[in-house]
Amino acid sequence: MLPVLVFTPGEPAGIGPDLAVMIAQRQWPAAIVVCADAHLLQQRARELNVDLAIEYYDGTRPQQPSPAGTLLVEHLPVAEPVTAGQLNVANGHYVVDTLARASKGNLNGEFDAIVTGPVHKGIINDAGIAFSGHTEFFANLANKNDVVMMLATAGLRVALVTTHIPLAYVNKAITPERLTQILRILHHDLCHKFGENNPRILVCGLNPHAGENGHLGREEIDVIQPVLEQLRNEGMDLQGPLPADTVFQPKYLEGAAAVVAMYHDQGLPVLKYKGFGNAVNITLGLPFIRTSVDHGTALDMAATGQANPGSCLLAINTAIDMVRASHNE
Ligand SMILES: NC(=O)c1ccc[n+]([C@@H]2O[C@H](COP(=O)([O-])OP(=O)(O)OC[C@H]3O[C@@H](n4cnc5c(N)ncnc54)[C@H](O)[C@@H]3O)[C@@H](O)[C@H]2O)c1
Ligand SMILES: N[C@H](C(=O)O)[C@H](O)COP(=O)(O)O
Repeated sequence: MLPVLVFTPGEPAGIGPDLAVMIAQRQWPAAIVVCADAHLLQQRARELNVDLAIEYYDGTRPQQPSPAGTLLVEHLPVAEPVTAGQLNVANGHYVVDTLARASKGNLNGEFDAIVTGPVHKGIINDAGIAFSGHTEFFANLANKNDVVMMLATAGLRVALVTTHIPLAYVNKAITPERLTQILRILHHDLCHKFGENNPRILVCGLNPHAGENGHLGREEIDVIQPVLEQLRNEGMDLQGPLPADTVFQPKYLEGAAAVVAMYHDQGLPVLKYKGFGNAVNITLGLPFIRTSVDHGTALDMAATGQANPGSCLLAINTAIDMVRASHNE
């Protein structure tokens, strides 16, 4: 089968449109529909001095891989003209519209997976739309309370218990129910989507030194340990709660399928230090396949020709692999 992916370039003033232009330079073993403003993409191609042909997407026809140099585009218009590097609140709704269109096409089976470029969370909120990230946005559209944000690079996967919330709310958000769900989804998908057999999962504590037996915080004793014990009894290979400052050593990571961090900046700095530009963000627990770049809008890089497409290419290749795996190819 030919995977049909939808790619959302995200923030129009950032490097997302550059990434779309770069995607078009290759021949892919998939049809890739770019959900964006076609004129913006042509404008960005001109700014990058790259030839780009646009073909308009027609969902009623069978899809084919586009030849190199051509982008298949589901055209959604920006509200106002785009200047690379300059955020414009008037285009906040456009970004969310592209995500909603792509998500709808995944939920109804039109597309096999969604690959997202970077959005600017701040400007979307400035436009009056409450938005904390793609992960939460897609979870909401799919009516899922708990999904898992997992970033992966060669030799390391990091999954998060909490995602885009203020640090002040993190401890309250780490409930037994949430932690149990995150670990169940992660364990299931490591087995069924990533080919791991009885995966070992390393679970960080929340507090310094995993709470130092309750002297530096009680979440490890009150929440994390009981959940791990219960899930171990169900057969999961879980280690922890482990001090987050020392768990990222080869001797612990060797043989481990993933590390679970309690919050965003406990785990992602390590992952991005190891693999920025060569990492992929995968949402687990959605009713469709979703991968994404590991970086943000990089406004300073837009239309300069300096944006590194590595993570975007990995996100597309990962989505293609996941689609094929889901069809047992
Ligand atoms: N996938 C996403 O949608 C996503 C991911 C992370 C951050 N963001 C958002 O992006 C916005 C900007 O965030 P930030 O400044 O913290 O992070 P950023 O990733 O946009 O930029 C951090 C630094 O890395 C550089 N950089 C990033 N991607 C690059 C690439 N592909 N090639 C070369 N250099 C690159 C930038 O130039 C900058 O110096 C924020 O609104 C943030 O929420 C979105
Ligand atoms: N937390 C992600 C990162 O640091 O790369 C990023 O903000 C994107 O998250 P979403 O895929 O939920 O937008």
